[in-house]
Amino acid sequence: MTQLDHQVHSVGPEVAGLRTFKFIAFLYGIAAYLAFFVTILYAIGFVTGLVVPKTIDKTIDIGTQASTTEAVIINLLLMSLFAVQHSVMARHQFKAWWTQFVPKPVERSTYVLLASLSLLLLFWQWRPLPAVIWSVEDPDLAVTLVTLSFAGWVLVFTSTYLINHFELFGLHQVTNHLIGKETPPPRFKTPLLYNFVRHPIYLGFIIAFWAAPTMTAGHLLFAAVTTLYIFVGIALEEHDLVALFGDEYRQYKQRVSMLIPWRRSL
Ligand SMILES: C[S@@+](CC[C@H](N)C(=O)[O-])C[C@H]1O[C@@H](n2cnc3c(N)ncnc32)[C@H](O)[C@@H]1O
Repeated sequence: MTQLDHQVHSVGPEVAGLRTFKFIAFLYGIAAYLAFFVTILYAIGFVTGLVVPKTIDKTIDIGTQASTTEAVIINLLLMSLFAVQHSVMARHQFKAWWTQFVPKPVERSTYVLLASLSLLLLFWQWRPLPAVIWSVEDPDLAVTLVTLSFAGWVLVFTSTYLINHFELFGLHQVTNHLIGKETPPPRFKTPLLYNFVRHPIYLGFIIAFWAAPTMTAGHLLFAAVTTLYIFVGIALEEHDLVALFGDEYRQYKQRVSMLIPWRRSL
């Protein structure tokens, strides 16, 4: 018997099954990551009103025009669904409960996939409210605002890479699982931008949502509710970060402002 034959024979059905599971988990992680990527690209088009067919201000379904009340209620429900899914499933207690049913290596990917699906539902079912709140006539100022909005998206992306892009979106976990490497516990980090504000990703979203040359009622509703939600999200996240990193995070909170650089309180 050659060495190779020996290796093949020594791989029992359990080991082979585990390998298959690891590989399927890896493919699932990649699929969830791709779903996130498509969703975030669509989100840029949806908010800026560029390239994509359905945007915050433009519906492709001209036949069904919702009344203002109907539109506000539906939009609030869509945003609430995302907020509840995104916040509840990120909590430590929820993770401890649902990893009884969802294998731990794919927990983050499943979270990312469900967050992407609830966002895609929002984009699909969003009801525009076209009343104009402000419209910038000066072309230079309008271009500046669009550029600022894109700068917000760049800030979001850059910050995810600073904190750990692939861990945040589950790829790190499924890759480690595939190669049999233990995923290390979360580490407290303050890379670059995190020395100016504690939440550069959320700051990027706020800039991207508010910097609009034409602000409609629908866009304003979206920007106002998501900003409010970001503040709730920060309170929940920081509660967990203090529980996780203790004094290290408490001192960080005293040293670095939440969202506005060089300001103590916010
Ligand atoms: C979507 S990210 C947002 C990070 C940050 N709030 C921001 O806006 O840039 C959320 C994850 O980042 C983690 N996180 C936030 N700040 C961190 C820090 N300074 N060091 C390590 N992890 C952090 C949280 O525990 C959470 O899992």
